[in-house]
Amino acid sequence: MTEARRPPEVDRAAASRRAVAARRERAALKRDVSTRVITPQELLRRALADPESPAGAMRMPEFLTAIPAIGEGKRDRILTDLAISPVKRLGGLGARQRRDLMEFLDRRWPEPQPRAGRSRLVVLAGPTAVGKGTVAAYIKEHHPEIRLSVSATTRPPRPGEVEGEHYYFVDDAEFDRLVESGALLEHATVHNRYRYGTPRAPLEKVLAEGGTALLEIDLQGARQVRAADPSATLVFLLPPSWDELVDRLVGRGTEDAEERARRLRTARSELAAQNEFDYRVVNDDVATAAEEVVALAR
Ligand SMILES: Nc1nc2c(ncn2[C@@H]2O[C@H](COP(=O)(O)OP(=O)(O)O)[C@@H](O)[C@H]2O)c(=O)[nH]1
Ligand SMILES: Nc1ncnc2c1ncn2[C@@H]1O[C@H](COP(=O)(O)OP(=O)(O)O)[C@@H](O)[C@H]1O
Repeated sequence: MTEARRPPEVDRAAASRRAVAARRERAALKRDVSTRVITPQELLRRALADPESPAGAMRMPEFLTAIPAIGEGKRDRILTDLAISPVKRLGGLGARQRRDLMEFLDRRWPEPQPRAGRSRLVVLAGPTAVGKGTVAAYIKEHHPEIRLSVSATTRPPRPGEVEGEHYYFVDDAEFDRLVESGALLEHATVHNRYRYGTPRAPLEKVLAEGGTALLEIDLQGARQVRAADPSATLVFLLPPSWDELVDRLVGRGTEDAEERARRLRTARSELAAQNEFDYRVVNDDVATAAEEVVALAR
């Protein structure tokens, strides 16, 4: 059947399927903003770049209430202050409205700015299952000159893990001794279970020789490194979207449903800490993300 002769109910069914898909895409985008996987400014930039995209089709009230800390009352005040009608779509904003909205967002939720003069001590952190281990493994394989720190942990080795290569596997008493003797630059209990820590001596050696050291550690550890060495380079790895983060966690298949739910709650609070970092890198494609981290490490 040709396009012209298709009965109207077929067109209507197709249109309704498209409307459902568009609503779903807008809901996913709102989730990305509310979980801080993307900044409101990023969503606005996407809408302005392509007014026909799901971001461009989003109405102002939907957009504003997706931003953490904006409820319905604040939303209406903001619309009045910016003199933007609630029926406006992001893609249809006029030049003045775009500028005023962007300035408002920058004032209220400044995006993190790279900090100059960073050292060669590089920390890679980010929410669970974003791909920290995968990106770190890629860097280790393709850029062996960047030395990946080997942590001590009380977690038992998994099949195939090699002592001294993946971790130093120690018991609780030995971990206590490492902490008490000051042998660890930082240490933390991760996911409420096992303890992990970064041995200080190998790091100091790499840095003293002018090398670059990469630490793949959790957020608590990243904060301790920042406190110990304010010039450390802190890189936050972001997923391309919240839904993709959930898919990666499920796809990895290493946690049961209850543990996954717990980790996703932690992930939300970790994403809220991304402004403490010097740089943010989106892990869409592993090689691209890894090369970005390497470029920052240099
Ligand atoms: N603070 C801190 N966290 C670490 C250290 N080593 C690894 N981690 C974190 O511990 C978590 C668990 O790592 P791992 O046991 O390899 O399990 P998986 O990431 O769930 O496969 C990850 O989030 C790592 O970033 C460390 O030395 N210090
Ligand atoms: N860029 C990517 N694209 C698709 N899948 C990825 C990507 N990076 C990592 N993954 C997958 O996501 C899952 C979580 O990655 P992992 O490195 O274990 O995360 P983390 O160390 O941050 O907990 C793994 O199954 C991994 O293969």
